[in-house]
Amino acid sequence: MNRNDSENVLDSQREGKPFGNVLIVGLGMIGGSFAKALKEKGLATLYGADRREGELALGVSTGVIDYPAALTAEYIAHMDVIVLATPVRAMESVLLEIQPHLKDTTLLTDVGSTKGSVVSAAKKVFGEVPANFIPSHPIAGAEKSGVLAANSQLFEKHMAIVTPLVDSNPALLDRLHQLWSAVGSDVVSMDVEHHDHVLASSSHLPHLLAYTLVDALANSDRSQDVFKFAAGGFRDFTRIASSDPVMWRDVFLSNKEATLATLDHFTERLAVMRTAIEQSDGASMFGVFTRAKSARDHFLRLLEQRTSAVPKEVRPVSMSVAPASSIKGLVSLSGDKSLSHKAITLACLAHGVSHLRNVDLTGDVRVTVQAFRDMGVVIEEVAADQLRVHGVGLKGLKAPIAPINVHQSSVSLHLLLPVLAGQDFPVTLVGEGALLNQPMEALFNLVRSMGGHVMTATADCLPVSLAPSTSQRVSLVLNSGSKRLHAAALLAMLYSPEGAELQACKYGVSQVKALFSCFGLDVSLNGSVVSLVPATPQRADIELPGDVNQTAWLTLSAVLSPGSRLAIENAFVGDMASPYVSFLQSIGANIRVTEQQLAGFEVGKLDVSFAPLSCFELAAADVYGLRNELAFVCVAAAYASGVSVIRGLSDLPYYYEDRILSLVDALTHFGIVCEYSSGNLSITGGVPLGGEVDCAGDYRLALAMLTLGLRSREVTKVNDCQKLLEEFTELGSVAAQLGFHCAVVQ
Ligand SMILES: NC(=O)C1=CN([C@@H]2O[C@H](COP(=O)(O)OP(=O)(O)OC[C@H]3O[C@@H](n4cnc5c(N)ncnc54)[C@H](O)[C@@H]3O)[C@@H](O)[C@H]2O)C=CC1
Ligand SMILES: O=C(O)C(=O)Cc1ccc(O)cc1
Repeated sequence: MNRNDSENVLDSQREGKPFGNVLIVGLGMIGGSFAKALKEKGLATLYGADRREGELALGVSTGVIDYPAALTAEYIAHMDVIVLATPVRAMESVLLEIQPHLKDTTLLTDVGSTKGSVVSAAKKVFGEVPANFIPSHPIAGAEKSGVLAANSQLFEKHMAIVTPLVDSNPALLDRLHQLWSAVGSDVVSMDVEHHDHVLASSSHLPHLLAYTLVDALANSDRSQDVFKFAAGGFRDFTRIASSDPVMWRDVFLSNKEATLATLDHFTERLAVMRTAIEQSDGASMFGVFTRAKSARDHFLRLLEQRTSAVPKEVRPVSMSVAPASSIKGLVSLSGDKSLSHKAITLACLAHGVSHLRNVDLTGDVRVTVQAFRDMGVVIEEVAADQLRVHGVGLKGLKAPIAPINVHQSSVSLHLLLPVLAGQDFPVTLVGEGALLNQPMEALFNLVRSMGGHVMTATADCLPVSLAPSTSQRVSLVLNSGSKRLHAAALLAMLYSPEGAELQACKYGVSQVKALFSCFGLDVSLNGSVVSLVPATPQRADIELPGDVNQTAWLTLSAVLSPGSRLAIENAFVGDMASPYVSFLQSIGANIRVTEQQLAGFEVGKLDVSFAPLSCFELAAADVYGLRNELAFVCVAAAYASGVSVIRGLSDLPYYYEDRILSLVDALTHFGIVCEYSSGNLSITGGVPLGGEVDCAGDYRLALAMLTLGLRSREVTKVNDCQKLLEEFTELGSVAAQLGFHCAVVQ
């Protein structure tokens, strides 16, 4: 074949291939994997060049490339893309060979582990980095080498870093993004210097440590036995010491400054650990190990989110309740969820080690725990419901290594945001699912009132970045709003050095007031004015009272079910809970409260039995105090004799009113006569029919609907109960223990 013939052949090969002719120089593990991925997808005609001819022959016979090639004009001038995939120090000589034949329309890139050295090599060869040479680096690999280790899936769901230069050709840069995306990578852009520093820490240092550890141990007196008895940890830690020595020698010769900087930092930390061992300083070791564990767990979760192929499937769950249950027995409920969040928050900000018992550690509470761990707080789980929290003081949190993810937990967000606004570091909070679309105007305004800088991409929605605030006197008016917003306001007040003032409704703060006093913080209420002397919380030893929602549900269920004899041992009977119990008593419920003190909280034993209920009128002034239990109040009305009226619902924040309107739909569906107009609701008591209803994922609504089915004519099925089971993990066992016919159905 003469020269012209071969050129025509090469030009015709690119037809129908989106990336045309692609040449890989250095057909080893990475180059081979890239070629194989493009070839399998039919995206390019693949050529390979390697100084080892055997690799090229293997490349053709194993179908990794289409044709062997050489670095001559005949090939180079007909390539659309050239990828350098040799060890980094070989790239300069390859560039020298390519340079005379390279067309400026050819995209030239590389996959080297260091970028500064490759850019320097290009400058040396070309005088300046040509616009068509754009370096890149896949963050995917293995301890193997050679074309036989090629794996077409290697780059799937891994990152590829591109490091464009100011003069890089924009069209070719776009092409480079397309190339890496085509082999399954998530492409990110970075400058060369930053790349080399980040990779020095995340990749180069670990390889250095693995090689050095194996070498040191292999040359020790007891090396035979060291390797013989090596456990899984040794294997995990040293896997990468099986990597290619030429490649890694080149990396350390090419990224000297950045690897030395990270090595020095690490050596200092290692010396600190040595001192801790020498001085038997268990606390220091424990601190390092706990922080490292939580940082790694956090990092693995991020990785898992990025690499999980499909979003986790949420299977719809329904629950059913059969009429004619009677509820008998004694229960001690697991700790109140909202108090658990708040107690953990205060314990993290306290001086000293707090012990928290009967903590609810399910669902959203774990989000709050993880966030504090990510900011350096040591939180030990001493039992399934007990924590030992090593408080760091009000301003002692450490900057997290990644944004704090509050997942779908609005409570975690409310508690964390004012605390983070009071720290000296900038931080970003991200969330997931429905939380991303919820405007957080009231909460963000609260942080602004602390002098915090709130930055969001979408008005008052997550994600949010906070810059350190200039603390100022907090002065707030919260005459309505959720419990979580009131708790957030009290936390904000802790960061107000000259004292703070909050105007709030007493029901918003009474439960937190009790908790704050456990940590030595004095919250005083004078009419609607709440004041708090800012101080660092003191360590506390607390047993949390039972969950308020579960208590409300079980209490009403026992009241409505003939034959019931229920005792709830650890019910919270502070100001917050008593309006509900008093209300039920006022309409005829048989509830006896025996008060007691439980490590800082007013708790009580509730003895509840069946009693017929009479209709009632609830004035607008009383509705706010019962806002969290209103769904249960409506169910009580559905079973009471006569017409009950609840006034002033439209004065409540919209989400309370929405919840009640959803319940009204269910009541109507069950044949209960309801009328709603101008914020006033009337409900005529009767016998609900039963049937199928949907709680729209609201777990309080789910509990109210299950209660509604207790004496209905037919079985009641409540759909969309996943959140309920997440929040109330013991629901099934509590129901079974009390003889309740309440179960999960598919
Ligand atoms: N191994 C890994 O996990 C990763 C490696 N990288 C980078 O990818 C590049 C390649 O690494 P691997 O594929 O792992 O190595 P490898 O050893 O499997 O392949 C390198 C190939 O380059 C060839 N070669 C060496 N000098 C040459 C020259 N002057 N001309 C032509 N061919 C030459 C070798 O014969 C060999 O086939 C390196 O720059 C490395 O830093 C990037 C990400 C991950
Ligand atoms: O095998 C492993 O775990 C790696 O770390 C692979 C690796 C090696 C070098 C790189 O530049 C990028 C990735």
